[in-house]
Amino acid sequence: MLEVRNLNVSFKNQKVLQDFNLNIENGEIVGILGKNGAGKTTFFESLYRSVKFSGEVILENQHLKREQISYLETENYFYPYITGKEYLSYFKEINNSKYIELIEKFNLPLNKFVQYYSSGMQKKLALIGMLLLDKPINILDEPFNGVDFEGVHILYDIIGNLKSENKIVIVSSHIIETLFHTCDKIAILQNGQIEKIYEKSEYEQLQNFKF
Ligand SMILES: Nc1ncnc2c1ncn2[C@@H]1O[C@H](COP(=O)(O)OP(=O)(O)OP(=O)(O)O)[C@@H](O)[C@H]1O
Repeated sequence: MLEVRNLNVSFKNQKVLQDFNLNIENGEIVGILGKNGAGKTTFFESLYRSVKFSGEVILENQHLKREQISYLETENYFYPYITGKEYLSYFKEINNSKYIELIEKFNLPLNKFVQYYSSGMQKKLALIGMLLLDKPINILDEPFNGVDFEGVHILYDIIGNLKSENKIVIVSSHIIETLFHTCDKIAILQNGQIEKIYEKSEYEQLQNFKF
């Protein structure tokens, strides 16, 4: 289980997260919903320890380490003169069975230079790299941005697979329907805290949710 206790993050005088608490069970997919600037990315960066915070982040009774996280950021940057295949070879050897399975699923032109990929193809490439890392905590910050209809369904499938592997998945999205499809719970981030957690049976209440 992942336990986030009394997380506080400030930038200069601005308190972005304030006594933020959240528990996530293994094999659980949690959506984080919050307006622009609510602190979603700041929360992810705290888990990843790339911002200064106070509070505790515990995984299986031990402090969470960066090496236990796979983090797909909203924007993905690539060196343009590298092929998809070269990029992925940094994550795992190319004859590994997981590599082959993912390549077949995503059907990307791996011998092309990344600079010729569309933004959706780049997103898929970054996602494959992230999945190859095979970590217990998987953070997906706006994974649906720029991904086509087929890609969205591949993402649903991938997130479902992560769940079946008992991994923790944390997803943020502005497209609330994508969270309904993927998440076991949806946590509302407002005023620097998780103000409410909606279970699947309560999603109907979120249909017309406005901040
Ligand atoms: N490195 C930083 N320095 C100063 N302020 C920051 C920094 N990072 C984030 N902030 C501020 O913290 C607040 C929360 O930002 P954050 O990016 O976490 O929000 P978000 O919920 O991910 O927003 P969005 O939906 O727009 O991506 C914003 O007011 C932002 O300006």
